[in-house]
Amino acid sequence: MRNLTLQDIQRLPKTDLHVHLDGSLRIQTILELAEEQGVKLPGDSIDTLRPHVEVGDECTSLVDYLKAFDVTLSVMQTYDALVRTAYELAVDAAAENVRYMEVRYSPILHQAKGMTLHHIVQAVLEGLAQAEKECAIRTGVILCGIRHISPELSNRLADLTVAFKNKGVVGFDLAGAEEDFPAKKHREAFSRVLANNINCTLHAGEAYGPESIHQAIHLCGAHRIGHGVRLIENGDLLNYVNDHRIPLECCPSSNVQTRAVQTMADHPIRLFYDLGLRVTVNTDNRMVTRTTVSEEYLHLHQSLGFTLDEIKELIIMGFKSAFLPYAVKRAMLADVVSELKSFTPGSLESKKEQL
Ligand SMILES: O=c1[nH]cnc2c1ncn2[C@@H]1O[C@H](CO)[C@@H](O)[C@H]1O
Ligand SMILES: [Zn+2]
Repeated sequence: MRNLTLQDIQRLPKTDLHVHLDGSLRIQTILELAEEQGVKLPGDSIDTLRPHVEVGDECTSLVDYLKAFDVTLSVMQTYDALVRTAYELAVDAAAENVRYMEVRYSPILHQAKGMTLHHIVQAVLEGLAQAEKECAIRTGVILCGIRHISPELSNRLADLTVAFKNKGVVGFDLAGAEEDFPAKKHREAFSRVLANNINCTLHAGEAYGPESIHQAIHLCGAHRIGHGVRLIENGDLLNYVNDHRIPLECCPSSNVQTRAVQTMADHPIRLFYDLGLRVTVNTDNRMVTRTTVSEEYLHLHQSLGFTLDEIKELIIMGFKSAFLPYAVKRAMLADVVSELKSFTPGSLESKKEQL
């Protein structure tokens, strides 16, 4: 079979279950928001700002990667900025046929100008709802506790997640610097969320070893794992994750940048897939990593030999792993499966010519 092109992959229906709002802005929007708000940026044009908000190849670690968020967060402290950035993220994702997206962020990081946590959640829901009206995309929100801030703030974010249950917030996460900040310190937050029958996922096994994944699953009750690349170091835990069908939210390019893996060709997603694990393909941060869901699939095709049929299977695993009510998910999955069955690669133009 001939090689897939980016355009082929863009035409496929897809999910993005792991995408941070504050890492997925348009650079031009950051410039405009800074101008409106009188915020000083480290660059005043797309070219001069780019090195401060895209990590590129020089990134050395997760902690280094996270520096870009200081810039993005400086312009994300108003209601309107959150509406706009959430709206634009969903519009951009819909443009590459992402049909279902779960957007994550930590409301606690948007309080510098005094917005209340409730307003911060409402603003993002408003922006996403606007995009849903205009585009063929459905969205949900995941709120993040931050490992390197405090467990007490995670508890407040857990309570906020509970307050917005069935109102657009579909899950709770733990993000931030992983090494030296164990998930077990945030157990209380997860027990509050779980006690309210809400889904949770944790970043784990990205910048720390399998113990981190073990804590996420067994102490915090993770229903999915963000990244999980270092699961490869513990076969016993890997079998458990496989047996319990715990989805991994893989973000291949981000993992190369944070040095969780050396190169794309070394990414364990190939092994995980071959062993039957439920793996999903995600962007992590569309701007900071400078990627799209389609480009992530293209990397898997080109560097790890994923065929079209395998990509279709990854796509189905993405929809299966959504934090959606089962009946809704089943209906969405039925539509996607029939669309995938009739999909053939090749541009629409060349198909018209063949007729
Ligand atoms: O790959 C990642 N690993 C861990 N934390 C991350 C990653 N990407 C972003 N954030 C963190 O999550 C916060 C809320 O969206 C961001 O502000 C950033 O600190
Ligand atoms: Zn992430």
